[in-house]
Amino acid sequence: MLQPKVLLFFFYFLKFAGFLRNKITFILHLTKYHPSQARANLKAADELPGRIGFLGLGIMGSPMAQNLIKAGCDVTVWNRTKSKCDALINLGAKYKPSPEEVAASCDVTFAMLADPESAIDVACGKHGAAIDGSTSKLINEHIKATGALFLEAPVSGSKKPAEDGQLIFLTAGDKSLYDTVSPFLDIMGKSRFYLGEVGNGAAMKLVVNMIMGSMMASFSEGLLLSEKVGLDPNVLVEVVSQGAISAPMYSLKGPSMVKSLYPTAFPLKHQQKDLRLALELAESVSQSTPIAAAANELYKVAKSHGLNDEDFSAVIEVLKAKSKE
Ligand SMILES: NC(=O)C1=CN([C@@H]2O[C@H](COP(=O)(O)OP(=O)(O)OC[C@H]3O[C@@H](n4cnc5c(N)ncnc54)[C@H](OP(=O)(O)O)[C@@H]3O)[C@@H](O)[C@H]2O)C=CC1
Ligand SMILES: O=CC(=O)O
Repeated sequence: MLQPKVLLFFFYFLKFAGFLRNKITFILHLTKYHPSQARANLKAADELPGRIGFLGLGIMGSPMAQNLIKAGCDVTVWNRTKSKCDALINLGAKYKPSPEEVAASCDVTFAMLADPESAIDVACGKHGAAIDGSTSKLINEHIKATGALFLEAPVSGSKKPAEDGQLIFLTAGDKSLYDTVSPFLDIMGKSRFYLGEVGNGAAMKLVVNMIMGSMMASFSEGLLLSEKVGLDPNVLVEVVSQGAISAPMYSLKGPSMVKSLYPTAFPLKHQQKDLRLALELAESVSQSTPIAAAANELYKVAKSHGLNDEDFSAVIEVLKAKSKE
């Protein structure tokens, strides 16, 4: 077994850990995404960005890794389904056949994986990058004990923000690692929050996505009701977009939803996973969340209707089916 220079683990969004070589320092903190500017700045600083590992090249991971490559970083990738590495390899990424080998050959490794189970598989499996722990806090302790560093960093923002380098990072854990890797976060995102102890990043993400899941369910009800009473749902989308309840999500997804189209940006199965985890979080502190619980039921039914891999806006289909019952 290779001795990893970097141990890492990723809870259910994105986390990373790094054992950074002393000689590598990151001088520049890029505040806005601009690949060519980022590249120029890195060169101007006369600093190699170090070896970056990236595990998990799904809807989010692939464009995030791509932005790092475009910014001039030396990126090594791995994905369970190897074919998803091809586009990145063509852009200049290196490939290693296991998470363990990526972590062993890189200074900092990022992962963007589906859920807690996949993160555990990747981190703790036979060729995983880390070897212990099933929760973020346990893993943090484990990684610290090895001498490596750990930061959790779930992201807010979907496929398009990932492509545009406009994600919002919700980080928690090792502050020195946060400071060190901030330039990478600034390549992939537009803002970042440091939230203190490990667990707080995940908690923030779950609260945000709990709100989002309920918003989408409520919006779906509104679209269908408007149509049923003879209004044009496209006009509803326009009215909503101009008022106090406007949200980019409604303007972006509303027109497609009216046409019963759900091009996947945020898979419905992941929205339901986040609601489930948010409800568990709420229960752990005896917080009542009846709206989120009702929304969760709708997403569960949507999954049973085979809508797992559709965009989460496809939850409207469940309400359509109910109104035909
Ligand atoms: N899409 C979005 O809008 C956003 C998603 N997120 C979160 O980010 C994470 C990733 O999302 P997204 O990219 O959309 O998801 P995808 O479903 O597109 O990608 C999931 C990734 O996890 C990998 N994976 C799944 N199961 C395993 C396993 N058992 N072992 C190893 N690898 C596995 C997949 O590999 P393979 O290719 O082999 O299937 C793939 O690389 C999720 O937790 C999601 O909730 C956060 C913000 C926005
Ligand atoms: O997790 C999804 C998002 O849009 O953020």
